[in-house]
Amino acid sequence: MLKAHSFKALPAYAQLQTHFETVEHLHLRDLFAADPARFDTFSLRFADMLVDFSKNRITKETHALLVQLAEQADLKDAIDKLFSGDRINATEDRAVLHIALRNRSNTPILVDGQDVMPEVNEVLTRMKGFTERIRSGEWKGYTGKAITDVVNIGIGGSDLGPVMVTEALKPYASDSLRVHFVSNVDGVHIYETLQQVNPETTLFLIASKTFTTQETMTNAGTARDWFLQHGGTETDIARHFAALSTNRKAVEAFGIDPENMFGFWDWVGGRYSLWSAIGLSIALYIGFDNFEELLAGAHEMDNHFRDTPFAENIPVTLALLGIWYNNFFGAQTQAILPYDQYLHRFAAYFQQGDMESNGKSTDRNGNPTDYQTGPIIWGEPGTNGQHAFYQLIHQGTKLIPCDFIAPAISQRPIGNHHQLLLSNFFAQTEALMNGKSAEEAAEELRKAGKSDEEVAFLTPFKVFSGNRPTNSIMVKQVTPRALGSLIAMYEHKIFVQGVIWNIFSFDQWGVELGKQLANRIVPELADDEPVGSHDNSTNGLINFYKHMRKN
Ligand SMILES: O=P(O)(O)OC[C@H]1O[C@H](O)[C@H](O)[C@@H](O)[C@@H]1O
Repeated sequence: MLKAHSFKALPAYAQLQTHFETVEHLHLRDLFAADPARFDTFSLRFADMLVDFSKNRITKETHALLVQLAEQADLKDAIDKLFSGDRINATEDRAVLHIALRNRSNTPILVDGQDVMPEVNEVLTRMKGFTERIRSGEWKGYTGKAITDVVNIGIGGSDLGPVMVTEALKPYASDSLRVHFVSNVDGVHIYETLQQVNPETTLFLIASKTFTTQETMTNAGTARDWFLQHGGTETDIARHFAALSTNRKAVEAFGIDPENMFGFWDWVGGRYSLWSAIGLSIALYIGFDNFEELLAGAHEMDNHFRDTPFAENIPVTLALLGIWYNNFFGAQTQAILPYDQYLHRFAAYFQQGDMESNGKSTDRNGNPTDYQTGPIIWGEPGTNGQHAFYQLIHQGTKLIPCDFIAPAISQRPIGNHHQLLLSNFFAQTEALMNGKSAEEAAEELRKAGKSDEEVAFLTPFKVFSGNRPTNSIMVKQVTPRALGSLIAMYEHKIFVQGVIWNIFSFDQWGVELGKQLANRIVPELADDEPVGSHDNSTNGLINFYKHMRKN
């Protein structure tokens, strides 16, 4: 169990509040001018990764106070508990052990006195064998042909991770195996996917921790019906359906051969499950060796996180900076901006990772928080984002801390594309930091031949206040190993913030109410009778729908 505390009663919180008043008006431009070694002071290295956090509105004192905040929140104890299988997910009475799934050192990790590693290794071994049989073509479909398409049916944590990672690591994929992902209960999603595949050569992975999720079970049923209508028989299902789940009974009830079930455990949170059997689509797509590299990269980051003093600890540093903007500057959001097209689902992945973990307003004592917790996470890959929403980041009224992420080496070196891409990556954080003063703007206009009148009119619109904070995170290349480290880095950042905010990061009660109400509405939609059991608006909407579909 994590110790509870009162976030705002931590002594460093009050000190940071006072300190904030001295920092709030400092401009990054001046901070850089005053300290030629600012980059060295505020950047961290890990393997082939560089995290430059010097373009943040902090001084050495800010950093020191933030580290104290972490210490006073007993972060050390929380990290020990995370890594030792303590039941830190108290409201679900579960341990939180995604770190065990990638524990390549294979040191024992105990839950209730029982080492979980043998089970973890056993599932990995089965995944490896299965992956190799599918990829080599040894595994045959019901007409004797090799598998060419894998359709992962899952949603939330049983979809977003595999989608993001298979997209990110496309250059490592086998040419002979395609992956598809069906998540939405909107029939359009499964329809469009089934259009692209052949039942003789398709493997469906039904990915659901609980094996009860409405969307996934509905899509899985539709896939099975389609398979049976297109030549497959009940006995052929064993060659074409596998389950990734913790719920053996429900898997069997669905009719999937237990031989084709890859299990995991209640101590794997859905949004932390890509390292488990839920990652089978990843392993099939990029090969098991590459999947192991992904695990190894995450394990390296786990070790860094567990063993590095807070001041040099990358996830801790990112978490503290986030708290600085969230709780002192009043920033509402955090942008994640990868300058790598293959990482185009990275921000979407961490929307669940972060917002489902820390979007909470009840603290660990059961009291409402009187401070802000998890930020809104959003982002698109550069340079597309630049042509969409960067206007607001540069000149809008909102403070938006941004993480810029880029590889030094492109997976697809073509002409000078990567240099152009990276020139934007470097220029954006420089522009956000420096801005452009009225004098500079006016000078530029004059040089462009504008009249005095035009200069006077246009200058205010051409001013950039700057002082907009960014982190720049560079890796050598987005290899499976580097990606594993990057994902684990953000996972631990989220954990640290949850610990300090005194909330429970590993439950998700907030997704239940909508599900409950939808289940109540489903039978009401079966006939055309008007409903009157809801509030006026909901009745009106349902009745409009019934009217429209009938006429
Ligand atoms: O894997 P499943 O049990 O099907 O759950 C899928 C998703 O369901 C809910 O939306 C939960 O809030 C998510 O955390 C979970 O990832």
